[in-house]
Amino acid sequence: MGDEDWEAEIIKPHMSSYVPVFEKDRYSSGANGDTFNRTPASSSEMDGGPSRRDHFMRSGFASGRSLGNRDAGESNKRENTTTVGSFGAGKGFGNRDFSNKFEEGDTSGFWRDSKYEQDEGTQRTGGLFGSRRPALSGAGNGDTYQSRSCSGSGRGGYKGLNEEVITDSGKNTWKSEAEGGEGGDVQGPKVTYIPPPPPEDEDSIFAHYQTGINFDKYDNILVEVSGHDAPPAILTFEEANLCQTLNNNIAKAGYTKLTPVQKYSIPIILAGRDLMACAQTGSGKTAAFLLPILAHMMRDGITASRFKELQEPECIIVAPTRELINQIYLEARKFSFGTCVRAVVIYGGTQLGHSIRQIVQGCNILCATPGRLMDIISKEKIGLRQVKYLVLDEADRMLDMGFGPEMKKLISCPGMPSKEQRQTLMFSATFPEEIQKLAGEFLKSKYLFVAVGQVGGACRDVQQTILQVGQYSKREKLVEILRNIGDERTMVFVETKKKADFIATFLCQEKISTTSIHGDREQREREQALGDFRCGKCPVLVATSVAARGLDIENVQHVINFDLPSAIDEYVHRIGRTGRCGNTGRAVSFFDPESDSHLAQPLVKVLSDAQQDVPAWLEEIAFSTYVPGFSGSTRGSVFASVDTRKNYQGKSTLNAAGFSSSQAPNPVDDESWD
Ligand SMILES: Nc1ncnc2c1ncn2[C@@H]1O[C@H](COP(=O)(O)OP(=O)(O)OP(=O)(O)O)[C@@H](O)[C@H]1O
Repeated sequence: MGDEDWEAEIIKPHMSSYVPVFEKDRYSSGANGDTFNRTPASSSEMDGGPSRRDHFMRSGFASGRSLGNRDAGESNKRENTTTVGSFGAGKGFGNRDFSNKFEEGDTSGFWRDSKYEQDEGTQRTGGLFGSRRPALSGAGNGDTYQSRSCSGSGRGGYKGLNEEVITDSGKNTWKSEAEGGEGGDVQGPKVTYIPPPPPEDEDSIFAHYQTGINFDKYDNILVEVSGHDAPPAILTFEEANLCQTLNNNIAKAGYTKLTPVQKYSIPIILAGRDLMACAQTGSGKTAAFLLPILAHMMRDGITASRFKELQEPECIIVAPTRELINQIYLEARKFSFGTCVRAVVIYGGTQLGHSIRQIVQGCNILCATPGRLMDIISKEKIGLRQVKYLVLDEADRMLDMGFGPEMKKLISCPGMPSKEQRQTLMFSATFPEEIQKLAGEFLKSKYLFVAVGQVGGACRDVQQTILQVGQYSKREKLVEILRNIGDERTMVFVETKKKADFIATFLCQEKISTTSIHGDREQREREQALGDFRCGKCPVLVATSVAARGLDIENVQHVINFDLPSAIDEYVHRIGRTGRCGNTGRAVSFFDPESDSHLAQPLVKVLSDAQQDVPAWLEEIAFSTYVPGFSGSTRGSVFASVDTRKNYQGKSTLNAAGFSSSQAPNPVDDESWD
């Protein structure tokens, strides 16, 4: 379906015009039509003979990432202004009966709990049709949902494959205007949005959700530390010897036990070492860098003072999206509560003057998106001379071709201490090899590398299901699944901004209370959408990859990949929005063989590494697209063999409880994919 088709549907929804009648076989995950079945072992596996998958693994099959750019054509088109107005009540897609769609072959129990099996009469209400609560109301005022063109400012802020940044000249650009149209060279309407200040009361500051039943299982994950003279891991918060205020804040945050990435990273950072750390989604990487930085700042004292014209922060943290950097800021504010350290957040899509006012009130930890950071630096509102800590969260994203140039500019800005004089810390759940190589420019040569579990691997607490669904059957399948899910919070990922609008509108018509987030929505709308999703007002959030990384939202029980991303690492991040901090979650992905075959190999790898069942049909597609020596990547392998440096010493593999596990298999030893 081309753009035009989507647009036609947006303007005049009429499902029957192109969505075929429900055909069970189209969704079939295997030859036997087991739509939701976890795939049984192949006969050769059951015989004890070599399985096809084993063969793939041994022969280097399924290594690396996708070819990417499959949507480049679409994403490079300038989108026309398209307004999704309100649809008249009753113009939905009719009262379809979905009640029997999950019955056959569904032995997995997936989506089948009795609580899912409600009829339409008891569906959640919402949407645009006489709902009890407004859906897709960006301003929270009951406005109907509107999609806007990407011209003008205040939008953008993410530079993913599908999140193109369009300037007024119609050309894509990676410059800072992506953060809100405030870069030097692009004119646009002045951005006036001032985000509401976060609540100041202690209860809100320390609000947190519970760790899940699998939190203690983190201890079994193998950890590999590479590089010279790594300090030993700590096993408890007490061993970190943090000051009393920090310990109090840690307790108030509900942290009683360190996660593996914290056990290893905290002593490394406290020892003043540069670090590249890779650990699964939702396993506490944010605190792993914030706590030791704060400990040092408390120990060494801080220099920035209120209302100085030029603020000189000791720490700069950058992250790829506005919502993520805001979240990191809130964590920094939480852990620095009651100290003299002041954290500030600045990001695009908000009034520049507001950012400046925040900074001049005192700034020790500056949390920023790259575009806004470079704007503020160019306006000489902050000085870099005092920077002792530079943190790149989602570091692989920060160094790739989208943000890499800006990061390079940042480290060569006048006043920025050289890498020898600052401490540089990089964190992510994925670290492709070629990105690791780029990171060398930012890190001291003796940096340490911490790999918790499989580098680039998916969180094992997420139950992954891949369904074969053709393009034209996806919407019907989505509705079917969402109706079975009920009110549980669900993120639905799609590939383009336009499709996010379209699907969100469609779901509203289906009376499923939905909101959406993507780079063309104004910042105010993005924050409202996230707020509505967080509080459960809209239990479904349709998102592009702008929401794939880092977002830590309580109770997200499901992720649905309506469209698979073009790269496997993005898949890992997306499904990591659920199953966080020891909680369990579910991810279901629609695999369209027409467009997703290039992902079959890396998907098989991700699924089997996370001990998930691999559908036989997916193995078959992977097998049929298998090219010997093919890395499946335009950027190299996703699954880096841990540390790409070959000359380090002192590599040690330990389990997360801190004990040597030389007898245990190295988590990446089976990494002979290419
Ligand atoms: N030691 C701990 N004890 C209890 N909860 C923790 C601990 N460490 C982190 N958390 C909580 O776990 C959740 C996930 O942490 P965080 O967002 O830092 O994960 P992450 O590894 O950065 O994930 P992602 O890769 O998706 O960015 C947060 O709600 C955080 O407060």
